Amino acid sequence: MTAAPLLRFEGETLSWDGAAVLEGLNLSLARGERLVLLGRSGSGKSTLLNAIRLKLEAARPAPRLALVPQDPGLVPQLSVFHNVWMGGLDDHSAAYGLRVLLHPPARERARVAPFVERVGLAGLERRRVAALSGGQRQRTALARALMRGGDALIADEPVSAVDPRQSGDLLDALAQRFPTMVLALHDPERALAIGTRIIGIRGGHVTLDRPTRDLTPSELHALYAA
Ligand SMILES: Nc1ncnc2c1ncn2[C@@H]1O[C@H](COP(=O)(O)OP(=O)(O)OP(=O)(O)O)[C@@H](O)[C@H]1O
Repeated sequence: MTAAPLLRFEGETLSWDGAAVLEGLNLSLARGERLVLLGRSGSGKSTLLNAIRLKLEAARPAPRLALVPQDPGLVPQLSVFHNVWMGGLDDHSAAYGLRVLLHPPARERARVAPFVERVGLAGLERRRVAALSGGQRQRTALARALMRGGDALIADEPVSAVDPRQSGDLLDALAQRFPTMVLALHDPERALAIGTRIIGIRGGHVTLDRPTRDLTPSELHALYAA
């Protein structure tokens, strides 16, 4: 018997303000899949990620989710340590959160350290996010997701601001931490390396839904053809 999917869309239309972005959507997600969404800018990847997040949040029991939105929503006035620690904020009382904000105990610094190190930001824990480069900010958001952990990760272009050498390593770190992932990416080669299945979006429809093992880069590049 195969396990029930984590979510399923059956002939649904996703819209903003009454305007359809994706029509006739049929899609399911199983535990253990690494789904990568590909498509041109504006094709609807973020819209689909958002709909997937809403379905997972509505599931009972709801899986524990970690999110890396396109705009990562870091707190610029706070340190890398604090932003990463906040990945687990809802595991603690508000009083404890306030204590960590004011005087981080050594044990909390020690909990955060491996994740900061994994994304290559060791030594920058005390720096304010406002004083980081774009790529360093993105890596802070990834460390926050790694700190949170959970059943599934939803990430919107999570490595768009880091160099190609780092991006493969960071995606590997995410894959090691999260059993199930849904990622929007811009790079077909990266998608083939990290995904178990590719969803291609074009012209308001899912035009490709296949396991990565029988896909070639040129089939994926066709999603971007004018
Ligand atoms: N909050 C919103 N309100 C209204 N329309 C939206 C909103 N977000 C996205 N859209 C529209 O939905 C369509 C798909 O946008 P979406 O952000 O999902 O694309 P995308 O594939 O993620 O693009 P990109 O690669 O540039 O991030 C676009 O036409 C966009 O203008």
